[in-house]
Amino acid sequence: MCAPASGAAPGHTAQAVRTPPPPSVRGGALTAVAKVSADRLALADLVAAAKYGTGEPISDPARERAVLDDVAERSAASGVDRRLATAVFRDQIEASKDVQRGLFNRWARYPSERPARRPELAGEVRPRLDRITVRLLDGLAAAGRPRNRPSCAPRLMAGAVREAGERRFDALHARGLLRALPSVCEA
Ligand SMILES: C=C(O[C@@H]1C=C(C(=O)O)C=C[C@H]1O)C(=O)O
Repeated sequence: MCAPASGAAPGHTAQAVRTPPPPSVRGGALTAVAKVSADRLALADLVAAAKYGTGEPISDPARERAVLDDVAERSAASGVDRRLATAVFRDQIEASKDVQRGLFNRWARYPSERPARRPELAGEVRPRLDRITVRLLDGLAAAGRPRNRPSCAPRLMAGAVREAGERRFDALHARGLLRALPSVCEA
């Protein structure tokens, strides 16, 4: 016998009431932050492919400075505290470099896994990273209240783990995603 859940509208079965919301809504603002961060991290593969075998270093302090300056400048318009925005993007950058290093090591060891194509860093990949900057700042602004709750870290981590699973991230990228997020939650 399938009784209606208490509080459900008459005629609605418990099953209908429990229908999960679509993935875009599920998990709320913190999961949305994890998703945008995963989008950014996935681009580390293209960055690494652009650099591998060219002698271009993984770490580019001038570019990092430009990214962080851009973030600081845009943070006010997005309604995000400048220090928070900068800290979150520092973590994004470190996570990207961790993944790039992991891929370089992998490609050195397993030549068959090397990328078939070398994308253009300045003209192709960095503009995509720049577009994600705006999305991540908007995501942080939307997560203003949940970021301050004690439940922030577990919810964010749960969202990140779910996201990594849905994208079939390997261990390198899953670790990278967790590395990208610690500054999101207020202590
Ligand atoms: C992504 C790159 O590699 C590194 C990571 C950066 C980032 O995540 O924004 C910026 C500069 C590099 O230190 C890049 O060179 O564009």
